[in-house]
Amino acid sequence: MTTAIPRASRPANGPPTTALPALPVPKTRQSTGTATLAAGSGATTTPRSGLRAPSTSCLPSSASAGSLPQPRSATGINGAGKTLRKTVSINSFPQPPRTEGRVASLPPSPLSGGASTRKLKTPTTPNYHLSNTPSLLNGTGDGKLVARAAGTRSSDGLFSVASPPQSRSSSAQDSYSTSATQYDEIGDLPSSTNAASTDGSNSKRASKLDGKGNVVVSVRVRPDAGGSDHAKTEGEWLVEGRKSLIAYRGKEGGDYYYDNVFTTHDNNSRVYDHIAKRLVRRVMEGYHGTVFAYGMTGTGKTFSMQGTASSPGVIPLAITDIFSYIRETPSREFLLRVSYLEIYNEKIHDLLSMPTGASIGVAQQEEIKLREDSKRGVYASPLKEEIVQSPTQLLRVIARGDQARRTASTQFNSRSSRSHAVVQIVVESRERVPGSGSGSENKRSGMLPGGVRVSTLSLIDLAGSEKAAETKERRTEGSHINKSLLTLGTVIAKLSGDKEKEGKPGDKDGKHLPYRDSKLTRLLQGALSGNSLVSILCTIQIGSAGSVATSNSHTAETLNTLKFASRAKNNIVSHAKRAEEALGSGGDGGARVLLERYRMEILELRSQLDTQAKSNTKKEEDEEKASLLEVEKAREKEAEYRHEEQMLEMQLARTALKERIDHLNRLILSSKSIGVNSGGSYSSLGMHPRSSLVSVRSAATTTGTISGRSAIERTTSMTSSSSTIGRRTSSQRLSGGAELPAVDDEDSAGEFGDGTASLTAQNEALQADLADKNRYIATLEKRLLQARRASSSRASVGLGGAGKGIMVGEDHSVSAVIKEKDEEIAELRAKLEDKDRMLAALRTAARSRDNADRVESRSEVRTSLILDHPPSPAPTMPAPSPAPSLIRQVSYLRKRTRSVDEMSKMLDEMIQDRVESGQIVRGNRGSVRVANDRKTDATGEPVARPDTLQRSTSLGESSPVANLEA
Ligand SMILES: Nc1ncnc2c1ncn2[C@@H]1O[C@H](COP(=O)(O)OP(=O)(O)OP(=O)(O)O)[C@@H](O)[C@H]1O
Repeated sequence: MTTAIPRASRPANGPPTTALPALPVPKTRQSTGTATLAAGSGATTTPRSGLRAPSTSCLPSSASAGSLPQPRSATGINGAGKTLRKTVSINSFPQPPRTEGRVASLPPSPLSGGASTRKLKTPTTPNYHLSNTPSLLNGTGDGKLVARAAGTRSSDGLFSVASPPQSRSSSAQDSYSTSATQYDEIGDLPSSTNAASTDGSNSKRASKLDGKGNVVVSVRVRPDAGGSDHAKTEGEWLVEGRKSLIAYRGKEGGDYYYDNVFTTHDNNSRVYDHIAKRLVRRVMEGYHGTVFAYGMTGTGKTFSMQGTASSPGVIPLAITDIFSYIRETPSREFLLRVSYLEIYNEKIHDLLSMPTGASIGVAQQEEIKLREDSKRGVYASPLKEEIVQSPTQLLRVIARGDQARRTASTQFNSRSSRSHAVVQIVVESRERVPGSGSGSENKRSGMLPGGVRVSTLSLIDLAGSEKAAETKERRTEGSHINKSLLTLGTVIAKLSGDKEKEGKPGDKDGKHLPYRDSKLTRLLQGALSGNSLVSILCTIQIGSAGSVATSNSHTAETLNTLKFASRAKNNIVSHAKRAEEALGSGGDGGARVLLERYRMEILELRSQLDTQAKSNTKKEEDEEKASLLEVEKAREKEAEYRHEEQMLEMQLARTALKERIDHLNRLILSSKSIGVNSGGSYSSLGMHPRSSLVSVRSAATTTGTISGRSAIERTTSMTSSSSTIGRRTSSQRLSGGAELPAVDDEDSAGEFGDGTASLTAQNEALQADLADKNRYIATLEKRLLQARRASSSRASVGLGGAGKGIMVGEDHSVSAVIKEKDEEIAELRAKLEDKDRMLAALRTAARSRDNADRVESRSEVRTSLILDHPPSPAPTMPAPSPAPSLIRQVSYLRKRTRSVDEMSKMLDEMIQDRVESGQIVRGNRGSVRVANDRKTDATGEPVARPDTLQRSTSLGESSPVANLEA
C-alpha cells in the first residue's frame, strides 16, 4: 500500500479553471526502472536529448483535422528540413533492422495459423495459466510455437527476456530509443513454460485459431511506496515474472497466468517492449491497435502509459517507434494525425481544443458525441486532429492534452486521473513507386499513386477505480469511473463467455452486449469486437501498507483487476485484418484518407496553378496593353486639355484686348471730334490705326482753317459719324478714300475660322495677332496722347478770342458762340464804363465852368440859372482824349447856356437814331448790342462801320463819342 503524497505541482481536481502551465509537469514518481536515458526536466514525455523540445514555431499551432499538412520539405518525415534536423534528429532514432528476415518472419496475418497453446483459467480456479498464443503481437502468428528457454530466469526469479543487452541502447545522442529489432526476440519466448500449465496443450493450441493471440494481457505490479522490494513474496502474494504468474494464497486465491507479468523491478521500457512494441509495428503495417491500462487508482496506469522524463512510458516509446518505422520504410510515405480526448463524468472532451485561458471553462466547449460509421466504426465528433510530422511535435501535442486532463487527489493517488484518456494516432501510408518523373522536383509528383492504408493506434489510460471517496465531487467522478469500468468488465465478460456458456455466437457482434451503457465501452467497441489488436495492461499493487481494512479492500481490488485481466484474455477475440488500401475516396477510410485527398488536392492545385499562371500571363499582357492605352489616352487628353486652356487664354486675351480697344476707341472718340468732319468725312474711330491716324492728322491740320460758317455742319456730321463708332467692317473707307483691312473681325471666317489650320499655325497667327494688337494699342495710346494735347491746345485757341469761329464738337461750338457773345458784351460794358467815366468827368468839368461863369456874371447868370434851370453837379474830371471836343461842346453849351439835361437828352436821341438805323439793337431791358452783320478784321476784332455808333449802354445813358468823332 502506498501513502498518498500530496504534490503541489498537480492541479486540483475538477475542470481546469486557470491557465494551464506551459509545459506538462511530470509525475515525480520514483522510478524503479532502469531507463537508459538520463533524467531531464521539462516535458513528461520529452527526452532530454536527441528529442529536444522543439521551438514553438515548429509546432502546428491549431491544425485541425482537415488542415493541410506542412510541406514535407520543411519538417518532412522522410526528408526532414533544416529546421527539423536542428531540433529533432531523425538519425537519433533507432536504425532500421538490417536483417530482412525479421519482417518476413512476422506472421502474415492473424488468421494464418498457429495454434494457441495457452489457456486462461477463470479466476475461480485456484491456478490461472496463460499459454503462449501465436499471434501478431508475439511473433508467432505464423503458427510456430514460441518456446521459452529453460533456465532463463533472472536472478529475481523473473523471466529474463531473450533479447540481447544491446537491443535497447542509448544512441550517440544519448537519447532514449527502442530498437526496432527487438520484437522478434521478445516473441521468441521459451515454450517450455507451457509445460507448467496445468491444462493440456490441445485446448491451448486451439485458441489461436479464434484470434485470441491478437490480444495481449499483461499485469504489472507496482512497487511499494515504502520501498519494499519483496514483490516476489509479499505476504500471500507470489509474483513470478518469468512464469508470467501471479499467485495469491489467501482467500479466493489462485494462480494467475498472463502473457506478461512485470514485477516491481521492470521498467517502462521493458513493459513497452512486451506489451506494445509489436502492436505498434502492426499498426504501422496497417492494423488497428489498442493499448489500454486498467487498474485501481494509484497502481501505475499513468506511470506506465506516459512514464516520466527519465522513464518514458508506452505512449512516448510508441511514438519513437512510429517514426523509427517511417524512417526504416522509405518505400512508403506516411501521414500522421493525432487526437486526444477524455471521458469525464460520461462526457467527452477534446483535450487538444481545450481553451488555455484561465477564464474559459470547459463548459464552453462544444459537446463531442460518438458517432458510428460503417467504415470508421465508432468515432468521436467533432474532434480536433492535428497532423504531426515529427516525434517531438507529436509528443508536444500529447503533452498539451495531458495538461488539460483532469486530475485530482484520491486516497491512493495524490494526482489521480479522474477521466479516461484516449490518444488516437491515425496512420496513413501509401506505397511509393517511382514513376517516370525525374529530378528532385518531380520526385514526388513522379510517384505513381498507390492505395492508401489507414490504421489507428489507440492508447488509453483509464481512470482508476475507487471504492471510497471523501468528497461529493470525488464520489461523482468515482461513480462514473466505476460504472464505466464495470460496463467494460461486463462487456468483456460477455464477449465470448456467453458464447462458451450459452452457445450464442451472435453475442460477439455486439447486438446483445452493453457497449452503449458507457462512453468508454462505446468507444472501445471496435477494439473489443475484434477489429483491432489489443494489449491490456493491468496494474496492481500488492503491498500491505495501511490498516488491515485498507489492506483487505486493496486486496479485493487487486483480485478484481486480476480477474478482469483473465476475462479479457480469455474472452476478447481479435480478428484484426490489415486495413485495405483505399484509392481516392473509396475503400476503407473513405474521405478520411487525407493522404489521397492531399495528393488529389496537390494535383488539382498544380493544374490550377498552371491555368492561373497562363491566364495571369495573358491577363498581365492585356493589362499592360490596357495600361499603355490608358497612358496614351491620358496624354492625349492632357494635350487636348492644355490646348483648350491655351485657346481659352488666348480668347481671354483677345477679349481683353477688344475691350481695351473699345475703351480706347471711346476715349479717342470723345477727343477726336476736332478731326472729325474736318474734311467732311466720317470718323474712322474703331478702324485701322492708320485711319485714326489720318483722321487725327486731318483734324490737326484743318484746325486752323475751319470756317465759322461750317460750325453747324460740323455738328451735324459729328452726330452722323458717331453712329459709326464700334462698327466692325471688313473695310472702311477713310476720309482719303483708301480701303483699309479689318483690324479685328471675329465673325469672319478667315484663317482661324475655317478650322483647317493647324493648332501651331493658329497659335502663331494668334501670337502675331496679339503682337499686332499690342502695337496697335501702343499706337492708339500715342495717338490718344497727341489727340489730348491737340484738343487742349485747340480749346485754348478757341477760348482765346471771341468771334474766331473755332468750334470743338457740337457742344463746344454752341458754347463758343455763347462765350463769344458774352465776351463781346463784357467788352462793350467795359467801353461803356469808360464812356460813363468820361461822361462823369465832362459833367464835373461843366459844373466847374458853370461855377466860374457864375463868379464872372454872378448877378445875371445867377439870376437866370436860379429862375430857369435848377443847378446840376458839374463834372470835376476833365475828359481824357475826347476832351477838346467836349470842351468845345461845353463851350458851345456854355455859349448856348444849355443845361446838362439837355445834353443827355441829346445823347439819347443819338442812340435812338442808331437803333433806328439798325446799327445797334436795343434789348428788352434797355441794353444795347451791336448788330450781327458786323465784320471782323484780320485779327478777328469786330470792325465798326463809320456810320455806326458802336456802343453798348444802358437805357438812359448817352455817349457823345460818335458825334464827337464824326
Ligand atoms: N512501477 C512504478 N514504479 C515507480 N513508481 C510508480 C510505479 N507505478 C506507479 N508509480 C507511482 O505511483 C503513483 C501513482 O501512479 P499513477 O498515477 O500512474 O497511478 P494511476 O494508476 O494512474 O492512478 P489513477 O488511476 O488515480 O490515475 C505515481 O506517483 C507514480 O510515480
